[in-house]
Amino acid sequence: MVAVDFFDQGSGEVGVSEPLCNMETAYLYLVVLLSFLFVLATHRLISHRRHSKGKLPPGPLAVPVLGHLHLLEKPLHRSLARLAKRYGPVFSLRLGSRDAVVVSSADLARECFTVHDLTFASRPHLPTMALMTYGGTTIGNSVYGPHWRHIRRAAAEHLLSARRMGSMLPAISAEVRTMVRRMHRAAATSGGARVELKRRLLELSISRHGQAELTVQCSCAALAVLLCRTIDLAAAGGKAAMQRRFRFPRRLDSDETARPALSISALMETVAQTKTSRAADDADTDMSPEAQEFKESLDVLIPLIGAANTWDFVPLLQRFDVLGVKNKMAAAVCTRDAFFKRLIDKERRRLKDDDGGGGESKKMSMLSVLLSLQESEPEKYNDDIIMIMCFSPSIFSGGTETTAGTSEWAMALLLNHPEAIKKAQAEIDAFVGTSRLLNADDVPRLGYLQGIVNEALRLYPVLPLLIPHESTADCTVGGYHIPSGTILLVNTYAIHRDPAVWAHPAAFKPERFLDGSAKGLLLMPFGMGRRSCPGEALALRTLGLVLGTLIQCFDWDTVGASAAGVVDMTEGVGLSLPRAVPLEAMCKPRQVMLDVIRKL
Ligand code: HEM
Repeated sequence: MVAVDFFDQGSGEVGVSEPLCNMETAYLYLVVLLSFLFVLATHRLISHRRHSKGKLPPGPLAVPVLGHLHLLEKPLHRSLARLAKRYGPVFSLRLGSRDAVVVSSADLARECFTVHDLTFASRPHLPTMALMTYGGTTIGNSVYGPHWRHIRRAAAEHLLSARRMGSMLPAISAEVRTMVRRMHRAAATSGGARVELKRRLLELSISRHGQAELTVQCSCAALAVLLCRTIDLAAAGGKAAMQRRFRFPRRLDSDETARPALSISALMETVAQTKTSRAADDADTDMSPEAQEFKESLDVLIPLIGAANTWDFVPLLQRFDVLGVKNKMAAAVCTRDAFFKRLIDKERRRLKDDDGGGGESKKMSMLSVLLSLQESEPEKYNDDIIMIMCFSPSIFSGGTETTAGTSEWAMALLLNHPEAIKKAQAEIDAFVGTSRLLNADDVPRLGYLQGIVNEALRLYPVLPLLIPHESTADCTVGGYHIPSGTILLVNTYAIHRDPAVWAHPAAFKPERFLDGSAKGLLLMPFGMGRRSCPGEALALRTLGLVLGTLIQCFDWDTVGASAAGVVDMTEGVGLSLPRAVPLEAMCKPRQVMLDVIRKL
């Protein structure tokens, strides 16, 4: 028998006889090796079984547990485009425990959203999303079925209809005028103002659509981490990125006083009219108690998001709540929902008190539209549905981040192409003149301006991978078998820059949409098929109005390090295609527009 002195009493150090130590180490290695081979063999066997149903799209070799998560890099759409070059326009990935397929060609995207539109009409169920989005019941996250059809139809009819859009446009124009007025005021003292475009635009779009950053956080956070490459990235980098991404903008132009709560305050007005009186110009400066409470709930929720959704792809982690994030998130969601419920009750009381007298204000509030529907169809529009629709994380996500993001990219492109600004100004001067401000009805007549918008959406589609779809039946794409339950990612970024389809794909050429060279080519920044963006018409009108007004009223120039005339176009991290560095620019009111601007 070998004597093993595990604890040397004299020295107090652990001691193990050498031959045994070597044997144990060898044994340990053997066990690890055998376990690894066993997992690999099982994994292969499962893959092979799937193969037997049909030929799966090609893809890289997966490792157990992580699948291909370790291969994905930031920004994800670029990383997937690189993989597409290697494995083709349709390839498979294993994202932790989930199978995914990535489509990167116009033809195959068309095939997915025409022939197989119904098959891919669902969304993957992700635990984090479920927690944040009322069990995954909001429009953008809901699985395909009667519930999604109901809320999508209701939103299209009552919140995003042409009639409703008509009543939103004056409000949007008013916000644009306010923005121009402030920028002019800032520029007046020094002959030009340095502005951070995204902050301006985000304020604008949030106040316009009356929805919160909450929208963006939930949809995109889960997606981002869904596709984040490692657990580490999600827990640390992902979290930091999320915090950067979804924090309300606090950086201020030098000329302004702090208004961090401006957008929330304005959103509250659109959703529920929480302020009893608005003094026209200064209405944004003071927050209602409701807006304040909402802001506080966001402040708690936002930092938790990035850390939480690693569970989505590694089910083992769902069993543990190592840092207590899940519990904290559940508590924050509870607080948020209790607040929403109180808000609905308050609005209901306000409407009752207002009955007969406040017709106009009734029409303005989104909550009131839904509460009046509840009166006629209480079953269809119960409080839960109202909450889902009004505060849906996705219904107006486009309305905030996407519209502001697209405008920011468009302005960056324009700053790098001053000749395009001149052309657009000439077009606006010719069609609109210099005696009034451009309005939403002018936009359809301004071809070059629309070319700018389209080109910005082509080069920088703010949801470059759309929102993930999921197949609900087996189907065949590009000749490959796609099993039911597969996540579908469509890389619009790669599709819009495919050199086999687009001439000079990386070049900014608004003219291509005027000279017919883009005719028939697939441009799908809003997706395609039944899950495509219901806010497309509103977004296009808004983008035209916002960019058109900025171009009409101001001359633009680059600032600081980019004064040589080149704006850095590096993409940041996040699934809604942020810029790496927020765009700053110098604006100077155009002489020919001064009279109009002064009267705003
Ligand atoms: C530049 C602006 C916008 C862009 C680029 C954009 C893009 C998109 C994209 C790519 C999708 C996913 C489509 C898919 O998965 O196939 C989407 C979904 C959605 N968008 Fe937008 N969007 C914008 C503005 C808006 C606006 C203004 C609204 C509402 C006011 C809106 C509301 C929605 C909703 C509710 C969904 C989910 C649809 C569903 O799952 O049924 N979006 N958007």
